[in-house]
Amino acid sequence: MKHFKRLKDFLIKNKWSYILGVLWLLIVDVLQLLVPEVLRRFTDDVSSGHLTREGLLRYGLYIIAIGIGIAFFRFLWRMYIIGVSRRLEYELRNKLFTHLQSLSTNYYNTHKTGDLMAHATNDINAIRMALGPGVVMMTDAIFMTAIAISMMSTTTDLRLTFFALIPLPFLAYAIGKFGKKINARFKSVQEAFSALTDTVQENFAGIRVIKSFVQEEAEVKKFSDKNRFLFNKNMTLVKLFGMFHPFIQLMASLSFLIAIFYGSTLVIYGQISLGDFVAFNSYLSLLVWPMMAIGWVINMLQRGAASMERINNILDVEPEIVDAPDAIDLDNFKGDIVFDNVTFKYPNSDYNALENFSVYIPSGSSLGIIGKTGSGKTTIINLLLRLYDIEEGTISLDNHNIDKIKLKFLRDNIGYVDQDSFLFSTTIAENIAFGVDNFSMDEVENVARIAEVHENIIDFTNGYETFVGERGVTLSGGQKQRTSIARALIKKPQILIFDDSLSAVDTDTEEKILQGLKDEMKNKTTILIAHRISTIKDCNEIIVLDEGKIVEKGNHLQLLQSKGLYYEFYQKQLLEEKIYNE
Ligand SMILES: Nc1ncnc2c1ncn2[C@@H]1O[C@H](COP(=O)(O)OP(=O)(O)OP(=O)(O)O)[C@@H](O)[C@H]1O
Repeated sequence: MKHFKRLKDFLIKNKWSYILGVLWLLIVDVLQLLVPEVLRRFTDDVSSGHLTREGLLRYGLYIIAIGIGIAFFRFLWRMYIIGVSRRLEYELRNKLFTHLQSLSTNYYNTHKTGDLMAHATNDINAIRMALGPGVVMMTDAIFMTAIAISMMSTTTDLRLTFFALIPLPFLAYAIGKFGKKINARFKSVQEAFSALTDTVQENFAGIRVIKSFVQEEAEVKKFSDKNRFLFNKNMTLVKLFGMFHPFIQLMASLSFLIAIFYGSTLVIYGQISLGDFVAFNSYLSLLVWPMMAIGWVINMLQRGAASMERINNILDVEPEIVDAPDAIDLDNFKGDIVFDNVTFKYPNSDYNALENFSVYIPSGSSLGIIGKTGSGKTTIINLLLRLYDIEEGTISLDNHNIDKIKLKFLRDNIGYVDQDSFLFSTTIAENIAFGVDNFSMDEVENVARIAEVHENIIDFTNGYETFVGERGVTLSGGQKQRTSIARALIKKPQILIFDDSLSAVDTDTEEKILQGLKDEMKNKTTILIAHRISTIKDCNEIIVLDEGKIVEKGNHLQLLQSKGLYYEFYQKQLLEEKIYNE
């Protein structure tokens, strides 16, 4: 139960919902327990010939009144207890999502989306069940059992009660045992389900690759194998339930068998009345449910505790990258960037992605970065954005180490156009304005013009209100890149970073975008990463990376003259252009 400690505040805050809910529930129980008493008197009146027409009416009214009372208070307890458990689910899900948002990039490199989705759905559901229906069942089980047994033994017959109840503890024990098995099988069903979710999700994300490699059949087979695995796991659960229900009925009917045989003997010998006998059986049927509930509730609480433990394990993960206690916002931020002797290895990697990397990018200047794939270009940006922290060397902005600058300030001041140009399933306007709270359509259109995407957007029927992605228009690679450029520009950041962001546009459009950006880049620091010389040739400084190290440095002309790797890239591209134009 220690796992539920985290919910202490919630439980205290909502204690009245629980207390009142349990109170309504107890009222329902008491009303239910009145029914056997009514039956007892009614039967006795019938068997002794005392039942009059008014008596019959009275008993009928009692039953109706009890029924209405039960319905009313049952509604109330559901609203209170089930309501509070739904609130818990809501708050816990929000808490989990907020926490997951705060975790560092590296967490997502090592955890599967399918698993996280399973936590957000199945585990939270199990916790809700434990603290909603679980509480109801527990209260019911304890209260109903105590009252029903004491009523049976005091108002009817102690020995009859004793004998009739013999099978019930076995029933509770067996349900507990079954429950453990059910839990274990349920867990493997959930694991199989989360593996299936993962496959489906990846499959849809990569549908174009699958189609272009004609892998539909292979994917269907993979899916069908995982689906069969899930089916088999579900069938083991079905089998267990199949045995479970008849077993419970058998055990419960044993109690009735004893009650009928022994009870009727007592009636025949006049030790109890017929009414007592009817009331006794009615109490007994009220008892079967709490006995079952005891077994279930133990399982439900165990399952809830296991889920709570898993959620706690996530909530206990400290975000790796947080503000230092003395972190500050910078005044009059200019955007001077210095990398000083930075060596960096990704977690779980065994080679350096950057080695002794030093560069100075003065405010207002531009740096071009070129290098083979995997040479460490994006890594430089990951470190500047503090998506990963470094252990060797320093990175500073305006002479302040970035780990002493508030993360929000740091990232707010960097306009980053990522390599994938990821867009959300919302309108183009909202995608462009993603990083700003207040914006006007004029601003949106202005940055879209600079990014050379405005003309494309207004050609869509719904213009800037066009939905992108799953629910709308699929943008071309180049349109996506330009939309993400606009998204970075609207923030008006002091530092602009384009990570291979012009690769999907033709050289003419690239030229236009770079021309348009010139004004934007004035007084700002710009980093342009590219595979194409044309993108970076006008940069104030260009560095050539190879295996995490700077191998050449200079401006376009200097680099051509030194006839190194940069010159090689240049020659290759000239050749490619020649072949393309022929
Ligand atoms: N999250 C990660 N964990 C481990 N290794 C990584 C991770 N990200 C990148 N790497 C490795 O670090 C090296 C540098 O990667 P980086 O993404 O910086 O290259 P790049 O020059 O930007 O390549 P490209 O031009 O293909 O985008 C590569 O060898 C890559 O495999």
